[in-house]
Amino acid sequence: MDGDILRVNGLKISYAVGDEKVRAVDDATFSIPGGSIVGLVGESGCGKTTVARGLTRVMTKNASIEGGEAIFDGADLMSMSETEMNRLRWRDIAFVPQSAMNSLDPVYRIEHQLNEVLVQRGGHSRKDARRRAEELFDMVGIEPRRLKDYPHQFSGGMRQRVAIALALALNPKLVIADEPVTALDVIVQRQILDTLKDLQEKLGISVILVTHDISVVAYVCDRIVVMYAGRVVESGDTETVLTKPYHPYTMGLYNAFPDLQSSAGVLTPIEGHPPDLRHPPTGCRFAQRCPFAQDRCTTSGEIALSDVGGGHFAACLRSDEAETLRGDAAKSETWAAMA
Ligand SMILES: Nc1ncnc2c1ncn2[C@@H]1O[C@H](COP(=O)(O)OP(=O)(O)OP(=O)(O)O)[C@@H](O)[C@H]1O
Repeated sequence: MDGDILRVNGLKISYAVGDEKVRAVDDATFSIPGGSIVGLVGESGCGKTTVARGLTRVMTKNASIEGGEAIFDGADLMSMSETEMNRLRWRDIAFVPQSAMNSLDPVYRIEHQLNEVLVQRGGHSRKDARRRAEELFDMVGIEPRRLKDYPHQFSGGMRQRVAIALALALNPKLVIADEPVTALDVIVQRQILDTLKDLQEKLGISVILVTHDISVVAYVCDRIVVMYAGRVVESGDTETVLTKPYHPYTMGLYNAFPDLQSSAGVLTPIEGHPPDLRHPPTGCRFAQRCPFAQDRCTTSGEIALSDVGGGHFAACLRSDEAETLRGDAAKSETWAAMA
């Protein structure tokens, strides 16, 4: 689509474990429109962090990119040299790793940690760095005088704000934030998400927000990319996908999380566990846990994403029956029968 800042096509990333391979990301395809906030969501272990780290190429030694491309601003991040990639990090693409708020160095004042990015990475003079650090603190809602504080003097929510300030330091076009609000209570979660959304709009940047919590996506994201067992199973405009999901996994995931804005209704878990990614099943990987699975779901080979209308994609053979399936998916007995 025109106006996309990032297009990921058929991305495959695996980890070598002994003489086996964990196929953590297998043929992931999605795009990030410029100036939008996109939620990458799915249960623990479905490959979200692997995608996030793969896109910034900050990966563990046993990880390898086995295929696909990620076109950012016209260039493929997956085939770029390390030098080119290094030039892009922080300046064009900033990554906020999982539990970034706990990884601030306890022995240095926050100011020092911001300076490191601004001076060493961004080439700012000390004086400019000081001014920029104050500006960044102001942007994320922390009083600039607190630049002199140490990480332990900040609450979890404040440390997360510092992590966002760090990510924004060099004016990136894309910020990838891995579970930025996970360890925080719901009120603080909302405040951080409001700040993130506000900054994203004000600065006109794009954000990929990685989360296991679909209510976080519902609260703040323009678009949603749902992953299951290493594959993207559904993507599209958040409101459309959440009100009219086409993939039973999305239907189930939505039932399983409380709303961030209202008190919880009845929550229905998806029974069972995702498959072992060393030996993923053929066909639809969700079939084992899907109340609507048919024989063809496991015998028809990999199920590709297809356009169900208006930039909404789903990988389900029963897409044409989605309305009926949605009705059944809303009943908790449908899922309880899978227990
Ligand atoms: N360094 C590694 N070596 C081997 N396997 C790994 C490694 N890192 C992740 N995995 C495996 O890859 C798969 C995807 O993991 P990943 O962390 O990307 O998922 P996730 O959706 O981000 O989950 P979480 O939210 O728990 O981090 C899982 O099966 C996980 O066990």
